[in-house]
Amino acid sequence: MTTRTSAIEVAGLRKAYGGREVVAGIDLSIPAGTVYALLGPNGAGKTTTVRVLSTLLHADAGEVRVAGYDVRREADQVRASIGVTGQFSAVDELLTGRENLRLMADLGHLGRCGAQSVVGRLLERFGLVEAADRRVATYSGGMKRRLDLAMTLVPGPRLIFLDEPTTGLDPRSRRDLWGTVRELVADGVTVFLTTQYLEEADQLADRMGVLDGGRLVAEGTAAELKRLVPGGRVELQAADEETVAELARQLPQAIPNRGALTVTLPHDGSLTTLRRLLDMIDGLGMTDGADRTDGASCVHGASGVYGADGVDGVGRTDGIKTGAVTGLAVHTPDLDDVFLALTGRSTTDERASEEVPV
Ligand SMILES: Nc1ncnc2c1ncn2[C@@H]1O[C@H](COP(=O)(O)OP(=O)(O)OP(=O)(O)O)[C@@H](O)[C@H]1O
Repeated sequence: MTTRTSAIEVAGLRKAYGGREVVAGIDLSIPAGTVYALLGPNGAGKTTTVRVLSTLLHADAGEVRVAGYDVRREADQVRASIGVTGQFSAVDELLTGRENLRLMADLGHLGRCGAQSVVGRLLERFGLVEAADRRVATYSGGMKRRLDLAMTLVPGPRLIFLDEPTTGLDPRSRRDLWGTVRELVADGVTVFLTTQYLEEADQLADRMGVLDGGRLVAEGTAAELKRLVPGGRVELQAADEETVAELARQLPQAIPNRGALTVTLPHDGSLTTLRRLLDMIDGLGMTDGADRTDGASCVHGASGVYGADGVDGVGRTDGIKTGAVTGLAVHTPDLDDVFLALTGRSTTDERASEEVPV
């Protein structure tokens, strides 16, 4: 087992403006090579945190180490190790894409050959080869954002800060950028991302923190955060009313719906509980030795169905016959539910959904 080095270590970070604390004691520990998303409503303190971590702003208190260096005492080393893409693009619209990249390479003293090869590689990677010699003023929003990110990558940073990287982009451009971020991560780059888009965090982040009023009110993987809020459930689809009645009798806490031929059970989102439920259903059929479709795949989301072939072969004890349970859907709270529960606010973004493999 390899030990992962830490890319970002923050302890007790505080920052106030005019006596009002906007970052009120944050602790973070982010392993290298991972994606961390800082979520939060407007004014939560996300940008302030990024500015401190990227040496652009001094904290009032706290210890912050980035790429192994102290942001205050070793700011130059931190700057040499990171890339920052802010909410507002750093590209020069009067220059071409190639010229913008070349400028970054010159600032980084890459030398003529080095610059040429880096610029060429980045233009290719970001799908900007054809547009390379056009003025950036003619680029679409998505192209500008890709160029901005490409410019950040010219010096080859191992850690990048993306402050709301897809704000204002259309869904397709957003997905394209997510693809690019995933490629960077596959190359071992650490990504610290702030976003108001829950789906973005869900798609990209290994772990995320929810910031509200300058405090981290929750931290974990998307699945862990979703487990924090109640509302998860499993819905069994039955073949007929008798099965509904029998399932409701056999399974604790089951709520039958005879009209829809379903039985709903509370579910905490964990695989262990789901497995226990499946075993219970399986157990109902043990007396006549009916076979169960083992390894049935679980596909779910807001309305996904578990076991497209049916959780077949659920046999019978008292009235449950083979094949009487025809499907199983797992509903977990989405990140929007989590966000609402934790911050008292919803987001305007599309709702996120998660697939839980069994
Ligand atoms: N230079 C400043 N002077 C005074 N107040 C500031 C300054 N910069 C930020 N603030 C305030 O600090 C709070 C946190 O701002 P910050 O930009 O960090 O939030 P955010 O979570 O990034 O929000 P957004 O999503 O809107 O960018 C806000 O209330 C903001 O008005």
